[in-house]
Amino acid sequence: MKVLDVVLTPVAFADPPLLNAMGVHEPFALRGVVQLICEDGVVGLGESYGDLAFLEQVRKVLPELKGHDVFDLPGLRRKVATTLGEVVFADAHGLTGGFSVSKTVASVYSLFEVAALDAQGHYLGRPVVDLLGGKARDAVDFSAYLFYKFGAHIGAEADSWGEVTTPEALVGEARRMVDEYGFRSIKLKGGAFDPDQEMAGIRALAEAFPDHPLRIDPNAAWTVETGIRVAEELDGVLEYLEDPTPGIEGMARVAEKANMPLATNMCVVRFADIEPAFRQRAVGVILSDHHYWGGLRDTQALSITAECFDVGLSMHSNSHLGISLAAMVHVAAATPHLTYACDTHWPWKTADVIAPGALEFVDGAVAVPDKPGLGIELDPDALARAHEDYVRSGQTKRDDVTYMRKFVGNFEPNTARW
Ligand SMILES: O=C([O-])[C@@H](O)[C@@H](O)[C@H](O)[C@@H](O)C(=O)[O-]
Ligand SMILES: [Mg+2]
Repeated sequence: MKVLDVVLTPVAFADPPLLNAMGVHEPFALRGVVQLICEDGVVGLGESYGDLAFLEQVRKVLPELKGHDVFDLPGLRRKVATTLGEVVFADAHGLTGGFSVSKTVASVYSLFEVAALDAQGHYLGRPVVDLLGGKARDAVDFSAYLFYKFGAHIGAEADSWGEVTTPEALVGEARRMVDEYGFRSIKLKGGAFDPDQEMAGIRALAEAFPDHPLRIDPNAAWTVETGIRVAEELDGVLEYLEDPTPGIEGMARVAEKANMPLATNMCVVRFADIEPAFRQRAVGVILSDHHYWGGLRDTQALSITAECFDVGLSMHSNSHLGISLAAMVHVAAATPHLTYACDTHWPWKTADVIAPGALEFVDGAVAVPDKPGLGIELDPDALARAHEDYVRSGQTKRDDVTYMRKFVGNFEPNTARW
């Protein structure tokens, strides 16, 4: 089944002022939506980053795809690699680790791979999960993804979540998310405040939600010594400790003293990182992310590799829409070793580009759609509105640092600050 045309639409959707080690989320999160228009009226959908520098790489590949058979995935990857050459895409926040040629190819390929798998599924009348080997589970568990946050964007009214900087407010945020979605585990995005303040937040969550496994992720905002101290003080409280400190060597030093597993989506972000990280026993859990690990099938390859070394698998999330959630659900369902509840930013957004109803949270889990392909439908009006928002936003990249400086003039990113 040949590709006749490819449509790439940059979109934006409202995002609250969520805090992290790099600063604060801007009023809009950006994404790129791709439609592979194929023979027989089949359309395959993909979604990934919306930063202009990423979209420029994606655009280079578009003309190469016309006439490509959507069942030829190795050929698709070759086309992406050949077209991009030695280009390295680097985002402005670095929250998903370092940049490389291989990660750039993997990221651009992933966008098209998901769309091709969606198209394959439509053609065959089978859900993507079946193309990935079939369901290892019927529904995929997600965790409540808590953030400290400001009450309002600059010049805007307070959002419905309000300001969250204290343990009490954090518990309130968690309560709302757990009540609305039924999440059965909780992750706190840290790295925004002093670690003692964030540990107080975790302790308050542990008291309020004694049956929910807890994780904290400061995105490498701590030194090795602080990582070790937090691991000791939160021993018995955390399910895993995510990216306490930068780099494989630093993580290995924390891991040596920590009783809980260390998890990462920053120091192991491509296959070449696996050997040094595993050799140094730096991580016990990898957060997969098909957007930069080379798509859904490479996520499964990552899973098997991790399983061989007794390393667990979880899933990372940035701000995303329904096409990405569908892809995450299909691949997680088809990956037996992915046993940790996945991350998702889903509760933080209020709009989407897909028709509602296909992806529902019940008890914190999303049932795998059983319709063909990803099992979702693009809403053309919603896509047009999201594109208008993209144009209106004036944003061309995610830049949490610069936006934070509008709140705190002399702000510097918190990498290994504490
Ligand atoms: O959206 C955020 O602020 C997160 O910090 C995100 O960018 C990270 O990549 C991610 O959630 C993580 O787990 O590191
Ligand atoms: Mg993380």
